Amino acid sequence: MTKLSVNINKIATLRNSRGGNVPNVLSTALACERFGAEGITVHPRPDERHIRYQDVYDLKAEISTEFNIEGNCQEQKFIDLVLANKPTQVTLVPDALGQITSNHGWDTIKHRDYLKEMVQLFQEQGIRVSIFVDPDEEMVEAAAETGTDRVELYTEAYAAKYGFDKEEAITPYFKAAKVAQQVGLGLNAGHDLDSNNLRYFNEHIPGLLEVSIGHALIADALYWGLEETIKRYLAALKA
Ligand SMILES: CC(=O)[C@@H](O)[C@H](O)COP(=O)(O)O
Ligand SMILES: NCC(=O)COP(=O)(O)O
Repeated sequence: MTKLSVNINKIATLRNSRGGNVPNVLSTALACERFGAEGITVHPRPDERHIRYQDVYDLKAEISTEFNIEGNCQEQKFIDLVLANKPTQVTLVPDALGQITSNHGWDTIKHRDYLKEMVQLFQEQGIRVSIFVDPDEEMVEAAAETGTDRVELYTEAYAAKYGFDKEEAITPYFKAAKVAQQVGLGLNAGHDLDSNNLRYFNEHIPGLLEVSIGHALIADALYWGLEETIKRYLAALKA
């Protein structure tokens, strides 16, 4: 069964736009859990434009589902934050400074030795590690050599193509998922998944363990409310 981890970055974006504490990031995370979310994801960035480092400590103290912290381990501040909070999972994402959002996965061939070191550092503290990768069979295969527990497939390309040709859109993801199974890696996915494209993705990707969804889910909640939105996303995953 695929788990739904709700990414609450966008709640923090809205809060930060006024400088106060509305909407409250922690209360929203707890509401997501009450409404059935099986995990909470945050992706703190060095400029703290949405999730702030303090949010991570506040969330860690209160949430009871799987906590997933995503970010760039090339930033020492990120490493320190993750080690101090010991989330269920850290997802390593190769973001450039000032990037609007994540736009590519790790090159696990070029950076294999570095990633191996990072994976070991987090695993030694009991933190599950996932590496963000493009849906590329070679990248998935090389990820296994780092010792990572999982990979997260970057689904932007799938989401962009889904409306035109869903079979073509899913093909590289299906192939990457098969390789993950062959090399014994757990499989996550995320980025631009939404209420239209999620069910098809889940039905066609073998071994999918977790999706992390933020932007579209929070936008849908404006119309449907958070409880109903989470219910619909869960239904797409459990069907
Ligand atoms: C790794 C990934 O795909 C997500 O974490 C996404 O990048 C969300 O980050 P932003 O909310 O900063 O766009
Ligand atoms: N790992 C992907 C994620 O956390 C959320 O991405 P998005 O749904 O905000 O595009």
